[in-house]
Amino acid sequence: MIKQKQIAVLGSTGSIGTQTLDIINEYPDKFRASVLVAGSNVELLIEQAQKHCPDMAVIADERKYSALNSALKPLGIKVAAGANAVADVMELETIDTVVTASVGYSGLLPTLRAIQAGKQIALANKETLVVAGELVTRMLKESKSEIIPVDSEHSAIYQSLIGEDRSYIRSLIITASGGPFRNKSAEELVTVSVKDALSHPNWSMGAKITIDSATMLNKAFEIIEARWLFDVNPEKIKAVVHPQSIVHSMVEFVDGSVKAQLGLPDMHLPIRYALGNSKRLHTDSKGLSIADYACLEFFEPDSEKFPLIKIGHYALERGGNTACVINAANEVAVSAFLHNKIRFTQIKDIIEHTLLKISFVTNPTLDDYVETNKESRIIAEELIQSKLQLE
Ligand SMILES: NC(=O)C1=CN([C@@H]2O[C@H](COP(=O)(O)OP(=O)(O)OC[C@H]3O[C@@H](n4cnc5c(N)ncnc54)[C@H](OP(=O)(O)O)[C@@H]3O)[C@@H](O)[C@H]2O)C=CC1
Ligand SMILES: CC(=O)[C@@H](O)[C@H](O)COP(=O)(O)O
Ligand SMILES: [Mn+2]
Repeated sequence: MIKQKQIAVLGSTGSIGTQTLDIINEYPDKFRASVLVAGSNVELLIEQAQKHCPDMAVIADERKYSALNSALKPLGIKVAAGANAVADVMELETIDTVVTASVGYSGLLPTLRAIQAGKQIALANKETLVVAGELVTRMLKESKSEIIPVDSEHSAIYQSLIGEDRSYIRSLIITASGGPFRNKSAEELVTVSVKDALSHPNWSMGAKITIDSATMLNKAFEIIEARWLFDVNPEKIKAVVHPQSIVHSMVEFVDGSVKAQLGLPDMHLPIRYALGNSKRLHTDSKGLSIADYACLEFFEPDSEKFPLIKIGHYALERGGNTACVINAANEVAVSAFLHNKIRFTQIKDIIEHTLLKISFVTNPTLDDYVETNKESRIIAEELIQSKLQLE
């Protein structure tokens, strides 16, 4: 009998987490959810654990421990809570693969622990590579761990590179939908609402990444992610706006040939591919009917209107703790925007202000990243409190 792959879902209650559980359900003979980890949604975590019967369920929010424990202990499911428990569980011997589906900086420490423990990583949490790509790459070389990308663009590039010699890459072309504000003017962007910013034209995703798509910082993050995943010179990584989100990204080779991966904008596809160890798993789900897409458009991004798209190359060029600062300031700014404390266009101002205030660290250690993240958040929060400077 073929052994089921034992999967830990870090962030099981979110958009990627729930879609990962759909895939686990789709192939019960191949996969099993052995660990479920949530941030604070204890009700959904309990429901998921009752359905999947994992070995362990962990919640980051310690206040939810007793609710989790009283629901799952009678079922024989082990329970833990707190940030340390989230990181510790990554080392559980029974886990084969960790799907990193938690949002933001919270993904970094558990992912590093999973790498140290030699687990296979299906990486959705791009912030891990944005914050500490250099460190992650170094740790991967010293471990038997490997990363398979889940982010749709990186999955497309990964698939396009199968069987190819990477020294023949001329460029990586990352597609961007352009977000909900592609056709708005710079003036209109100043007054857009949270509801508008959360209305992504093609993808249904968690709130934070949806706002990153609207500012197009998501593409800057994906450029950084691609640099570390594929070890490609940043000058060879480009973004192109493709409003239909059907071509998920492309690789151009030195002979002028371009390979791409296409599909419906549905994250089940890259999750299925990553969990299947790059083998094609049969599905009955609806596929792409290409004739429905008579028009596939591609445009140069408008970096005047969406200046944050340029910050990925800037961060890679400057190096050190730069991208860690950008990520931390952005997380604070996005949260403030979602709570109607700042305007959409002030997300960029907060990132720039924080970058100016934080000391540059050339070769950051893990402790430096932890400290940079903490300090950057304080600076960004202070700026938001002193509203005057933002007006
Ligand atoms: N959604 C998508 O289609 C895509 C997402 N990604 C990336 O995948 C990641 C997840 O995105 P998405 O699913 O949209 O986000 P969601 O906001 O939908 O979900 C986030 C998940 O993280 C959990 N979480 C929050 N804080 C912690 C913590 N401290 N420790 C452990 N878990 C925590 C949440 O738990 P709870 O809800 O219980 O608080 C939730 O399960 C992001 O990095 C994003 O950039 C990449 C490509 C596409
Ligand atoms: C689904 C996915 O991978 C997201 O990162 C998506 O790409 C976001 O859409 P944008 O292209 O608008 O950033
Ligand atoms: Mn993406």
